[in-house]
Amino acid sequence: MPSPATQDAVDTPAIEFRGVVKQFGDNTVLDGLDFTVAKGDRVTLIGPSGSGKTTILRLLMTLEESDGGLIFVDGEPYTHEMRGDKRVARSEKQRGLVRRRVGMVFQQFNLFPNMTVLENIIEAPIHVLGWPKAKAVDKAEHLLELVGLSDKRDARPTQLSGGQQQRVAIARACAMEPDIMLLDEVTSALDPELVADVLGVLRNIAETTDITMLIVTHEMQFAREVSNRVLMFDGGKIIEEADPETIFTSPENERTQEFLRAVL
Ligand SMILES: Nc1ncnc2c1ncn2[C@@H]1O[C@H](COP(=O)(O)OP(=O)(O)OP(=O)(O)O)[C@@H](O)[C@H]1O
Repeated sequence: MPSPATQDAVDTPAIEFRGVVKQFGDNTVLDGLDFTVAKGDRVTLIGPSGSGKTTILRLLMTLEESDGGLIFVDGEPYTHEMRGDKRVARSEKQRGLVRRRVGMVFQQFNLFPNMTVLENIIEAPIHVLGWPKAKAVDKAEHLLELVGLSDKRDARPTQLSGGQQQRVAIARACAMEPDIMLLDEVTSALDPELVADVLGVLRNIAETTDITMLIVTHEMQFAREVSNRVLMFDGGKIIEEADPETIFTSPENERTQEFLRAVL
């Protein structure tokens, strides 16, 4: 039996949105959004274009600032906290400590073009986490093996295919040993024949680590293969959630049915 303290740690969600509001001018994209992602879950957000999926990931990377509500990571308030009944912004230092636990992989890889593959991976562990170079290189070599690119460690990103670059970007995100990995349309810029390799790497990470994944994708195959829970998002709200099998074979909500008819 876990002790009560351990049980608490297990039960604390990796991510919690509590009444989160996000507006762009007059456009209220999230209007009091509540949802949680349990530790170790691999959750895919699906839904129509413009429904606010990417905005959720950008809030979690502090690339956008919320206008209301609270976001928690591992139970800790992230960008804002309540002091009495006042919602106040947390300091850059406090945010930075939480952000460190969150890694992100983007559609456009975003590798440093003037660095080798290895240098791309060791940069943040050395400069952000303060690791000695030897430790960062060890970790990077292990990760390159995991993503099947050990022979490319001294190559430049421009010498790699899109799929290989994306696998380097995944290794780079993993090098920071994040608790949470955010994946935003990571296969969208890839030729179809390269998608399978990237999916394979992510499935492998999902199966062999307890990293929490929050995935935004238009590829339903991705949702099926990598995630264990799917949230259908529409108009800034979650309108249905289920395991992939259930949501893809027997969705209940009419909007989900309509959306899936259009994309499957
Ligand atoms: N920086 C911004 N400035 C103004 N409006 C924005 C900005 N970013 C997003 N929006 C708007 O917020 C809404 C939600 O966008 P978001 O990218 O989160 O949707 P999405 O569900 O990820 O869409 P897609 O599936 O097309 O990527 C859209 O109406 C979009 O136009």
